[in-house]
Amino acid sequence: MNRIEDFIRDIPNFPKDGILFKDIAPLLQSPRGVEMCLEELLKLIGDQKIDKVIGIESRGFFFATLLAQKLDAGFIPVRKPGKLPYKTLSQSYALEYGEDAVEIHIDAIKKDERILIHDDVLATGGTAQAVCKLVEKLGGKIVQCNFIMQLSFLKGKDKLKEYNVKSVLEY
Ligand SMILES: O=P(O)(O)OC[C@H]1O[C@H](OP(=O)(O)OP(=O)(O)O)[C@H](O)[C@@H]1O
Ligand SMILES: Nc1ncnc2[nH]cnc12
Repeated sequence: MNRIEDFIRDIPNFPKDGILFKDIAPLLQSPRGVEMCLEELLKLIGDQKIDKVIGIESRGFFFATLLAQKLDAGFIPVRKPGKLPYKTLSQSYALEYGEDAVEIHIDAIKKDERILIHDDVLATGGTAQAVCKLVEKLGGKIVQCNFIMQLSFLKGKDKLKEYNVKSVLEY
């Protein structure tokens, strides 16, 4: 188990028939796997200055908090509807397997702050696109959208054409 991809488990037909689910649970169980993945994510950012890192609920939270700490940046959770306690902005979107919405606290970002958006998987890109809209409505500048993996056949990058999109792995 020397490569990050060795720690990603394929689960067929989850959460719906026909979906091949990319499970990061084995990666999270391995301190070495987490260390390798964090190093690779940091390489994608290089020396760009980041003020805040957004983690997308729920599997985006794990590495987004680690990235924020390493980058000396704040962490911002973007959550599913009804979970954040303060005033929120909301944006709905279509998923590979359904429909959902994301929310952010209205005071999470100050104008022109440099934002890194992180999630585990870029699939159709609907989630990340909705998060980009929230960030821009609050006046943030999106420096990069980064992911552990992108599922290229779902063409998520096409929805994020105007942004700097990077991932550690591509399927
Ligand atoms: O690119 P998209 O097609 O929008 O899909 C990607 C999103 O789907 C998954 O989250 P999910 O909604 O399954 O939530 P979870 O992280 O809470 O399991 C994944 O973690 C991304 O957030
Ligand atoms: N196939 C997939 N595996 C893991 N997370 C996902 N999010 C959307 N599609 C996914």
